Amino acid sequence: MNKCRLQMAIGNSSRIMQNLMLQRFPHACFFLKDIRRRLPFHSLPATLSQQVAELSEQEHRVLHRLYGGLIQGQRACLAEAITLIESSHSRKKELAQVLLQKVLSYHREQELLNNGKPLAFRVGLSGPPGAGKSTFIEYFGKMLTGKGHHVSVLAVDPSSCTSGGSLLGDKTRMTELSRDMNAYIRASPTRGTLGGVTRTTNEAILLCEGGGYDVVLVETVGVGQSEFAVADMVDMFVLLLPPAGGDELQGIKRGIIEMADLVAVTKADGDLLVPARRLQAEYISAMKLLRKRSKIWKPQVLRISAKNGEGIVEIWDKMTTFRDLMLTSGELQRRRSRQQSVWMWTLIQEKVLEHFRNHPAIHDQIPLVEEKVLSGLLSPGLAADLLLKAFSARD
Ligand SMILES: Nc1nc2c(ncn2[C@@H]2O[C@H](COP(=O)(O)OP(=O)(O)OP(=O)(O)O)[C@@H](O)[C@H]2O)c(=O)[nH]1
Repeated sequence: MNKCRLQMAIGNSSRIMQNLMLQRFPHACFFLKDIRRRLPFHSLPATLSQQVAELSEQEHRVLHRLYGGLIQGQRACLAEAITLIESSHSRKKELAQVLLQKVLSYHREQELLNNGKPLAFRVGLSGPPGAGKSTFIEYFGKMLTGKGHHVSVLAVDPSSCTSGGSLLGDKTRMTELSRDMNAYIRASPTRGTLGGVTRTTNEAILLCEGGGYDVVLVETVGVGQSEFAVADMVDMFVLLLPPAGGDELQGIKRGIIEMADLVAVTKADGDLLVPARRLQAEYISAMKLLRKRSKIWKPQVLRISAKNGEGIVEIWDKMTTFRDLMLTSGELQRRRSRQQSVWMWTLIQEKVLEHFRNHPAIHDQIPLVEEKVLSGLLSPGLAADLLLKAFSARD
């Protein structure tokens, strides 16, 4: 394709992107005008090579060392690379994107060598606090490394976004698995918005895969929006439910049960075996009534115990059956492609909103308008219109 045709193609695709954006966010025309003025769409592919060209000698060395170490499976380099993508420093963020792009190219090459099959299986695990997630992951992870797998565990902590506290990170978790040389455990950053955590977790998944981990477990506590975000990052989403029932399960949203490809009732041992069986039966009936997420997979409900090992081999068997079915039907690849698009729109949404909130034309107005909405003096619709008009009329 010659340069002129390539530019036309890029121009067309960027127009499609702009139309899509306008359909999703009608007010986005203000931002698009702004973005167009600053960065013509046809210049997008040039920005990465420009970023590479602008790197200092020392930055080139850092990238080279991290990339080399990462793909050779050095855990220290993986840890440093994840720290880089979590950085809020703007230069480091740019460096992280260059590294990620290199890892993505490496990925594509490896996937081609693997007959187009994904390098790793991404599994999301969610459940209420105390469901037995970390005990299960420790047991399950050890079983997988025993079978020769390389397992990484990324823990997404939703509480860190809202309260600054931590549901997952404070206590020592998975001590044995963290000593296993074929496992890598990492908590998500403890600052920032859910969108930010989504971004870094998605990027950390890619880095783990680049580092040779063929099973990536993404764990989250099912008490916020984070489980929905995690369900949109993984190939398979597993919900862990404790048999105690009652209050613990009150917080479980119907929406998240619909996202589950597999439900595992935990602690199915000793005195808890009977309630575990009861909960399993309840969920088997309940799940028949839910909307199906996949054309070829019927969500299943299992019982597991990380104390006596019941159901742990079976759950892995179910997971691999799911993966193979999804792969041969092409559903897994379609799920991943859709997730890429969701991920991109989540980031755009967050960036556009940040740009809007911080713009000097309206930054000081926001608290005043918000106060009027809270006291009932202004309707939310009118308030939004006023702020958007002030934004569009800037300079
Ligand atoms: N009997 C029994 N107890 C278990 C089992 N798995 C976990 N537990 C117990 O349940 C409690 C909570 O387990 P965790 O693994 O910390 O649960 P979690 O979901 O990771 O909890 P958070 O970290 O608070 O989100 C602990 O006291 C465990 O010992 C199990 O298979 N059987």
